[in-house]
Amino acid sequence: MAETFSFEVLATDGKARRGLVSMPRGEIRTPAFMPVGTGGTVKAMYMDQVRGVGADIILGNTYHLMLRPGAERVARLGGLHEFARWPYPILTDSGGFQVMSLSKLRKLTEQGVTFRSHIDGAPYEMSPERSIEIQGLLDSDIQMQLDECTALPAKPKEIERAMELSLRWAERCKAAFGDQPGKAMFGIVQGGDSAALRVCSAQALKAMDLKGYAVGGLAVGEPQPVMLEMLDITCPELPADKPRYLMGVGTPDDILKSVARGIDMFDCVMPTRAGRHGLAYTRRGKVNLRNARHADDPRPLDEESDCPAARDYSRAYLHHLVRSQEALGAMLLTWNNLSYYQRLMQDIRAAVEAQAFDARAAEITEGWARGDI
Ligand SMILES: O=c1nc[nH]c2cc3[nH]c(NCCN4CCCCC4)nc3cc12
Repeated sequence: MAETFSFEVLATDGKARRGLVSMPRGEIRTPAFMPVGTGGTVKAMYMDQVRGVGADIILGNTYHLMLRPGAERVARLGGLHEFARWPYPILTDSGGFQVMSLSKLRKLTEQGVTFRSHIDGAPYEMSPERSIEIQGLLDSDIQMQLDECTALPAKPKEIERAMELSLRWAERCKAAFGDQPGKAMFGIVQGGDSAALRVCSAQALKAMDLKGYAVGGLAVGEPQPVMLEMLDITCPELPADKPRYLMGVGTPDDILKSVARGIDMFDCVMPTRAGRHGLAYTRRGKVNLRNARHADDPRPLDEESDCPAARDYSRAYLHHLVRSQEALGAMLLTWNNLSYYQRLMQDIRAAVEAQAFDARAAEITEGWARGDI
């Protein structure tokens, strides 16, 4: 394995890139999808299964882990990889987004954010320096800067204020992170739905010469065309030789369209959350196993899949488990969904290598529309 963090673009097809991130804990094949492991667990999955479906990296959340079980406790127990038995790379979000979406009584100042835990109401404060300290205590491999994500729609002045604050916080996070060759700290581009502010944010972060760049402030309720337009504007401003990570995205369709615009890394709760709600992603579209029409259907979700959850269980059985709220229902559908997402990423990587991305993306999209699945 690599001693230091590095990224290499192996092939391109238009703006789509096939790359490889190399780190001491392992390699990340890009475009990559990161299963979300919020509290140090990818819900309803064993970590062996997460690895088995092809994930190279998972995401953890600073906000959740600092509240419970506590960053210092995780450090005393050997760090998040040891704690959760996931020896491969982990990326941690910095907490700001979760503070603003989950916590109570939060207050944001130049210094950082103060808030009360959504679990027990205990008071906390998180500065850029403390967020990096917590991510270090977790022994996170890729650490995100603390930022302010503006909810859309928002006034241009408000978007500008948050974008400029996030740039100042990026500088402070870079200083706090220091020089850790085997790890990386990524900046986060903000700027809402303003082209000018997005360019300003991306150019300022590029000048900081960071190891990777996330596009934040999206997937916050804006229509897909707005998100894609912001990618058209932002990606060309980012260094071509550094990874680009679109935070919180997305559906399979979002991922195809974002890879086409130059994005390398993704994370989303969709496949895991949908699995717990009885929804299966398949090559032929989504299947809601709660629906009574599956009650007598002996077919598996996908007889051609190499995932046992997709290949070996009837829809009738999955429907029964979901309707009975059996734990195995969430387990099998989460397994199926993560397997589908990783298979999609492998498909995408191969298509870019073969210079056939657009054609393959069209075939995948047609598969979803094939109807009665
Ligand atoms: O600007 C961001 N900075 C730090 N972390 C973020 C995380 C994000 N997650 C999302 N969107 C999540 C959308 N997701 C879709 C499935 C249902 C739950 C919400 N946008 C984000 C922006 C940011």
